[in-house]
Amino acid sequence: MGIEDSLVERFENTQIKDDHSPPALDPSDFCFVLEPEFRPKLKHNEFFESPTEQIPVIDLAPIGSGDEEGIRKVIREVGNAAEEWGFFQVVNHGVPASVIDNLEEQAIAFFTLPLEEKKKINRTFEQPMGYYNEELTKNYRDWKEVFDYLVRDQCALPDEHCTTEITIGNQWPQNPSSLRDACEIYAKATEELAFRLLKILSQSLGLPAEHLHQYFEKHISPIRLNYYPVCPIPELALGVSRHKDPSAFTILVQDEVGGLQVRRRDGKWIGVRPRRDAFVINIGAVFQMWSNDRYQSVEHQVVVNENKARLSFPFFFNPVAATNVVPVPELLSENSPARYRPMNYGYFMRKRNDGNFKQDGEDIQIEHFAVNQSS
Ligand SMILES: O=C(O)CCC(=O)C(=O)O
Ligand SMILES: [Fe+2]
Repeated sequence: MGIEDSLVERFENTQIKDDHSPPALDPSDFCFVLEPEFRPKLKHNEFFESPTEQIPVIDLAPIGSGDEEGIRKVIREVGNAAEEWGFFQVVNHGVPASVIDNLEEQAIAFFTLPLEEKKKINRTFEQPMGYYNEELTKNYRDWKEVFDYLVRDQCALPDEHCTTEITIGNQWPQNPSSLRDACEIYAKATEELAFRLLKILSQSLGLPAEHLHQYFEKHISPIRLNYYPVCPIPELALGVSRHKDPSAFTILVQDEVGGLQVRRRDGKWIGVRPRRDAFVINIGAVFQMWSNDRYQSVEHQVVVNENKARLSFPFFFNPVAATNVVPVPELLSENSPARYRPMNYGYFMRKRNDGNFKQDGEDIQIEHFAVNQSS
């Protein structure tokens, strides 16, 4: 039996026969099926045990305690993890567990609604916040549903042609009526964590704590609620294909199911073991440029499974659209010249967002701005 027949058969077997609402994701849609080289090698719940095969876990307890030695240790650990892995987990982060639990409850209530109900707030090209079940990553359809909202109610982005600015805002569902509240409380708590981490990351590069704050006064950060339904073809598709985040950095909480995998420097894929008490932090494109490649934005992907739906909530901490991202001059020297040309952040985001919608859209990366690359 060919892959296509097998998909159709598996799809028919997993359909709930008396449910007349269409599924949000349909496995017989072949856009989900990855080329063999991109399919996952490890299952969602496969993890390695040795310390070199796990991303570091950093205890943030000393931050805000006045314990100078403890604070220096945190800064060192964050710097090492950002350099070695581009990924780490943080515990004692200051976000109350009840804030996360409440958002999870509301997210489940939303994502388990019939598709037509969710589509009432469907995301569009002009209105990129809201619900969406057709996102592409690197031209493959992701096995996921998302709900996106802005941390700061509104933001300005370049239009499609990058000639004028447009203002975008949030769309909230009527049902469940408490989702908005849960989202806003979560945004406030995680935004504080984002600014704490920004200070730590700046200090870890030897810069003053608030050196980079100027780029975040009107930051254009969205929070995404990712819902990965059970998938009848988990060895052929991915919840999110391998990619690097276009943020400065990302702060993510995941439930206990597992599925996030990170590519280590040597190319090996490593599963991030879920921890209820931790946020996963990863360096994005902007910090890689600011640090002139000292910190790495690394590839990651999400593996889905046949038994249990999964939730994750990334907060993409993005600078204001007008930011011209360049390697921080204070970090450059004759021996360490700038590796990148200036990149307008709004332009970069616009190009990246276009790729989420369009097959064969241009998937722009910071390498396009590397010195010695033609423009
Ligand atoms: O679900 C996850 O754990 C990761 C999601 C992700 O990488 C993304 O949305 O950019
Ligand atoms: Fe990501």
